[in-house]
Amino acid sequence: MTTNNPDNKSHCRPPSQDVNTSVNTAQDSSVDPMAGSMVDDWDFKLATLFSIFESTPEDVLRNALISAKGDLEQAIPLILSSSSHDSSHDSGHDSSSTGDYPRKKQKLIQPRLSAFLPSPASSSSSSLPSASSSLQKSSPSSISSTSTSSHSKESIAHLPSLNDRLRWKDSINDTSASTLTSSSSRPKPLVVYSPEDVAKRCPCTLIFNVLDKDLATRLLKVMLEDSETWNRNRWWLFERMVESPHKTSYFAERDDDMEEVAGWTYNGMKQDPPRRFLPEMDEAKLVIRRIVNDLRKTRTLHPYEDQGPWNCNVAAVNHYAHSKESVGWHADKLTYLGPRPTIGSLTLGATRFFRIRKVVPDAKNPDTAGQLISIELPHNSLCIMWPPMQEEWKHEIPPQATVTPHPISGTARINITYRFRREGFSPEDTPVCKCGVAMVLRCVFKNKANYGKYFYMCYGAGSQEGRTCGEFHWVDMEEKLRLISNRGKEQSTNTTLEEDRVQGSMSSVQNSNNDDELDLAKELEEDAELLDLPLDAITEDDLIE
Ligand SMILES: O=C(O)CCC(=O)C(=O)O
Ligand SMILES: [Fe+2]
Repeated sequence: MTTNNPDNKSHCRPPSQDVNTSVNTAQDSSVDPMAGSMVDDWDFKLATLFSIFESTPEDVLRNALISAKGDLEQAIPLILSSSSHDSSHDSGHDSSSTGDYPRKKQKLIQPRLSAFLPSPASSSSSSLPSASSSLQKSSPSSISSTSTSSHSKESIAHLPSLNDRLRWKDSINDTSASTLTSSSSRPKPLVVYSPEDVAKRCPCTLIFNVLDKDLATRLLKVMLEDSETWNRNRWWLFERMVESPHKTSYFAERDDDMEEVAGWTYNGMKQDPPRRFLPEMDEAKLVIRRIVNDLRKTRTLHPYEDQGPWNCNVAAVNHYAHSKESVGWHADKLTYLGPRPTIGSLTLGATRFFRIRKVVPDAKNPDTAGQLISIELPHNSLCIMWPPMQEEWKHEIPPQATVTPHPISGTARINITYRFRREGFSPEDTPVCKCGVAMVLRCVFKNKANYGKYFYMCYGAGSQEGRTCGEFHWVDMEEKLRLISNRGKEQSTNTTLEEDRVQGSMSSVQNSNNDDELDLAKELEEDAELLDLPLDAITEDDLIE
C-alpha cells in the first residue's frame, strides 16, 4: 500500500486555527479526554511541566504557569524562552534539523513536543510558513531521515505527532501514579496477562495459541517475507509531512472486497488497491471467524452492530521491526466498518504490550476513567475487540525498552487485524465534504447531550497540508441502518436500488446550517483531532480513510 502523495492536494479553505491554537486544544480541559479528572488540576499541570523541564527550578515553572493563566501551552514557550532552563535539554527546536538530541527522557519527549511549539516569533498563523514552503523545508528532514535511516530510534524520535503529546501525557500520568498520588485522581496503570483479567477490564477477549502451531509459524514466515513490500504511511501534521513508526499494508478476501477497499480513501486520497489474502491468511481467517462467531452467540448484540454473522473480509496488517516501533493512540475508523464493529487482532512473532484506555467515563466505575491498561500479546494470540471498543476506548502499541523476542522473527512483531467491511458503509455510501473528499464517520463520546450520536466530518487535515473545510453532518444511524436493511431485502428480490440509495444517504445526513451546529461541528472536530487522533492513527486503517 502506498502512502499519501503530498503532491496530490485537494484544496480546502484554510482552517481558522493556526498551529498554536491546535496545540492549545491538547491541553484545553474543554476538549481533553481527562477533562474534569486531572487536566484541570493545577498540580497536574505543574507536574506536566516538571516532566518536560526536569532541570528547571519549580518556581520558574510555577511562575510561567501563573503568567500563562494556567494554560500549559502558553506556559511552555515562556519557560523555553526563560534563561533558567537548561537549553541543552529544552532546545525548542526539532532536533532533526540540529542533530542535537536531548538526552534520556527528553530524547523521546522533548523534540516531539517542541516541534509543536510556536517559536516566540510565530505566535499567529500569519507568521507561520506557508504550507508549501513548509513542505519544502520540513519534508527533507522529516521524511528522508525516517526513510533513509530505516528503523533508527532517531527516526522515531523525529516524528512530531498528536499522539506523542498524548503519550507524553501518559508517561507523565504513569509517573504521577507513583509521585503525584496526592494530587492525582487517575488510577495507576495496570498490566494484565490473563484472559480472565482482560475480560474483566475491557470489552476484549484474549485467546492464547489460537492457531495451530504449524499454521502460526507458516503465517508468521510468509507475513515477514511479505512485509518487505509494506510501507510506512505518510501524512500531514501541522504543515509537516510525517511518517508512521511501523510498516503497514491492506488485504482483502475476495474480488468484491478488493474493489471496495480500492475505493477507500484517506483524506480524499485514493490508495493503492489492497492485495488478496495470502493462502495462510485465509486459513487463519477460517479459525478466527469461527471463534468470533461462536463467542458472539454468547453476547448481547448492540442494535447498531451488524446482526448477521461476523465476517472478516478485510485485514489491516502491521509490522513492528523492534521495540521502538509503535502505533499511536487511536480507535479504528468506523467509516467503512460501520458502528460498533468487531475486530480480531492476531499477534505473530515478538511479544508486545497492547495498551488501552477508556475515553468515555464509566458511570459505574468512575475511578477507572482514563486508566491505562497494558495487555501482553504473545505470539499466536488473538485479541478480539468487541463493541464498544472503537467508540469508547483508544488503543496503541507503545514503544518499549525491550521486547520478548520470537525465535523466528526476533524483535519483529506482525499484527493482522481481521475486520468486517460492512454493507451500507461503502465509499458510495460515504458523503463527500466541501473539499470534495470522503468524510469520516465518528461517534460523539464526550458531549453529554449528543452522546452516542454519529456524525460525518471532513477529515482532510492529514492530507491537505493541515487544512480542513470543517464540514460536518449528523447521521441518523437508526434510519441509516433501516435503509441499509431495506436495501438488502430489496436487493435479494432484485429490485434496483439506485434511487433509494441516493434517497437514503440524503435523509440519513442533515446539513448543519445553523451556527450552533457549526460550533458543535468545530468542537467535535477539535475533539476528534485530540481524542481520536485522526492525524496520528498510524495504521493503514487509520490512514486509508
Ligand atoms: O498492532 C496491533 O496490535 C494494533 C494495530 C492496530 O491498532 C490497528 O491496526 O489498527
Ligand atoms: Fe487499531
